[in-house]
Amino acid sequence: MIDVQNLKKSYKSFQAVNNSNFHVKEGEIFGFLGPNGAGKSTTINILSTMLKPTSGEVTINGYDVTKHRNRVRESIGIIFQENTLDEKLTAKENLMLHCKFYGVPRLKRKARINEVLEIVDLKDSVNSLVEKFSGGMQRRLEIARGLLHYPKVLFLDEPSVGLDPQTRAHIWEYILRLKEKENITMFLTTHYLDEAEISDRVAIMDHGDIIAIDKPKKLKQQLGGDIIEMTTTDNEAAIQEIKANFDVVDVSLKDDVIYCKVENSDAFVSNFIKTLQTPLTGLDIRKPTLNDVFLSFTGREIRD
Ligand SMILES: Nc1ncnc2c1ncn2[C@@H]1O[C@H](COP(=O)(O)OP(=O)(O)OP(=O)(O)O)[C@@H](O)[C@H]1O
Repeated sequence: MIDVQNLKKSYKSFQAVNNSNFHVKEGEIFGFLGPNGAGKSTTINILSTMLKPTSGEVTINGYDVTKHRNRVRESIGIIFQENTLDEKLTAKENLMLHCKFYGVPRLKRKARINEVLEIVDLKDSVNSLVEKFSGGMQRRLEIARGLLHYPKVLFLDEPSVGLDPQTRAHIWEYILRLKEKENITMFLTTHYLDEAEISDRVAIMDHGDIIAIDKPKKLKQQLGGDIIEMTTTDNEAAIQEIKANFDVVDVSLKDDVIYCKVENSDAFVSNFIKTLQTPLTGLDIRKPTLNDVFLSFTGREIRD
C-alpha cells in the first residue's frame, strides 16, 4: 500500500531525510518513532503529496506521489498535528464540507457521516458547534473526517500530542476499532513510546535516517536480556564492583541511576543483592523498551 524507495529531502543544504526505504502492507499500522526534528513530519508530508521529495520514488495505493497527486489524495486521509476543523461550524457542517471537497456522492453523504460519527462515538454531538468540543472530542471528529471518503491509507501525524493520558488512551481505542472495522492502512508518527508499541511495525528515525525497522517485539528482543535499574549510596564504587564481580552484558550510569543489562534477571538478582557490598537504595527490573532500542543505536534517549 505504501512503497518508499531511496527517498531524500533536503532544505537547501540541510538533509532532513536521507535515503529512506520502506514498505507498508495493506491493513498494517506502521509507526514512525523518533525525537523532535528526526524527519517524521517531512516524510509524512511527502507521502501525503504536500511536499515534493528532492529525489526517490514514493507510491501510495500504486500511485506515484509526484506524478498522480490527485489519485494519491483520493486514496488517503490525513489527521494533522494541529486542529484543522472549522470551530464556528457544527460537527455535521464540518463533515458535510469535507464530503463536498472529496466528491462523496450527495445521496451517500448522510449515511456516511452517521457511520464515521458512530466509529468515534460522537453521534450525540452531530449538531453541536466544534468550539464547544473538548480537545479529545475535536481529535475524534478529525479522525471521523479523515475517514469520510473511504481512504485506503490514513496518515496520523502525532495523533494524540497535547492530549491528557486518558484521552490519548481513548483515541487509541478508536484507532484500533478502525483497523478492525475498515482494514485501513495506518501510518502514524509519534514520539510517544507506548503509541509506537501499538504499531504492527515501527521504523525508528533519527537525524533523517531510519536506524531500525521491525515489529516492536522483535526490536526489543534483539537487545536481549533484562534491564536492572538501581540506585546506591555510592554509584562509582558500585559500578566498579559490578564490572569486577558480576556477569553483566552492559553497565552504565545516567542521572544518578545505574543501568545494568543482564541475560537473565531471575538468575542474576538474588545472588547480586546478597553479594553487592555497596549498599543499594533502590532496584527495579524491567524488560527493554523501544527507548532502550533507540538508546542502543544512538547513545541518546528519545525524550532527550
Ligand atoms: N521548511 C523547512 N526549512 C528548513 N528546515 C526545515 C523545514 N522543515 C523542517 N525542517 C528541518 O528538518 C528537520 C526535520 O523536521 P521534521 O519536522 O520533519 O521533524 P519531526 O521528526 O517531524 O519533528 P517534530 O516532531 O518536531 O515535528 C528539522 O531539523 C527541521 O528543523
